[in-house]
Amino acid sequence: MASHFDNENSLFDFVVREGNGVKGLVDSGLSMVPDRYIQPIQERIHKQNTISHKLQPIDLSKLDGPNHDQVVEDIAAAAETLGFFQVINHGVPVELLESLKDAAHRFFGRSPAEKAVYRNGVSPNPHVKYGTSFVPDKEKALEWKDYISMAYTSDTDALDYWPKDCKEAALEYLKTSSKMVRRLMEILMSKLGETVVDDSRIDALIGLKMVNMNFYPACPNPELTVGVGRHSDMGTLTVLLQDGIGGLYVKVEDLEDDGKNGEYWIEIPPVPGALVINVGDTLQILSNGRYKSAEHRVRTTRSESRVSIPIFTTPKASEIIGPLRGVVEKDGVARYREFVFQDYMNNFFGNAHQGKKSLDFARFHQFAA
Ligand SMILES: O=C(O)CCC(=O)C(=O)O
Ligand SMILES: [Fe+2]
Repeated sequence: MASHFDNENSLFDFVVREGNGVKGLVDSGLSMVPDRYIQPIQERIHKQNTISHKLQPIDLSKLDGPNHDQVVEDIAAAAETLGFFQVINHGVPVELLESLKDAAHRFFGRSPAEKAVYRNGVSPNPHVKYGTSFVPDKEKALEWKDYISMAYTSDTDALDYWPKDCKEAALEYLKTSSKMVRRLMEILMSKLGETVVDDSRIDALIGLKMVNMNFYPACPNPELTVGVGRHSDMGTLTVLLQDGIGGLYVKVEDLEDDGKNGEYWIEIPPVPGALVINVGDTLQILSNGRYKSAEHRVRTTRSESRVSIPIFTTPKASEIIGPLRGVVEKDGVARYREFVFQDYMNNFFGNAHQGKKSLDFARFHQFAA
């Protein structure tokens, strides 16, 4: 136990309010995680509930060849089942992936004072935010993670306000991945048989982009903690770069009731050069439940720090979101209501991670399952 913290409040102040983060806590010397980080048993990640599964990454360069139709099928099938897949030949240069991971290590290697200038409320730009865990004020057990979050507004703002350690790589990542995100959206929309989703609507559905860098310090008690607790992402599609450490798990919904302890999780293994794609709540809602927003979480490790770098694509805040009309007509029923996306965000960031509960905000009560 970190004996220099007299009580939970002084620990919370040190980690959260003063911006030292989990990294600062670990650097202060720690042989055992503080109580505030110990997860209840049902939230810990138990090896016996995990399956390693070699899911073949999807080669996006094949979209331009004779196997185009098969690749489209594979993308739609992955979005309809696990809600997670990996892609290679995605248009983001492999050397850039390496510089992104280096940039993340550089930023988090800075002193607490240098990072703390980006804390919520004091950051020179509201679109740049450094923090720890997810919503610390609402969480009984904190997540073992620090992050920097950079929402894109313009190139000028990015170059002026994003941290110098990572701004160039993060901006390049955002730009080189945008084409792929758009193409995946076009494919997924067209597989819904949707004729009313024109180009400008697709632009609006992926109109906001945010690059995050997550840092998970090595943890003395990985079995008691989580890096990120069970959650789904709120947006349309997430692009994720992970390093070679591993530890990202996705819940397999179909296997839930086989009697053996309830739930199963598949590890998404690190594949050099690949990016992970996952469906977010917005896409599940738009498709009236056909595409699955995947529940996922991240374990911690004892020996090495891990970084991951997601890009969250979401609708513009003013966009009205609900199941697409053509899909509802075909299904004969709307499983979700319409709402303004800003309200969905407020609800999402107003609560601790709780699996797929975020979707309840949009769900009609009769579809509670
Ligand atoms: O670190 C990871 O692999 C995933 C992180 C994640 O799920 C998130 O930031 O929403
Ligand atoms: Fe996530």
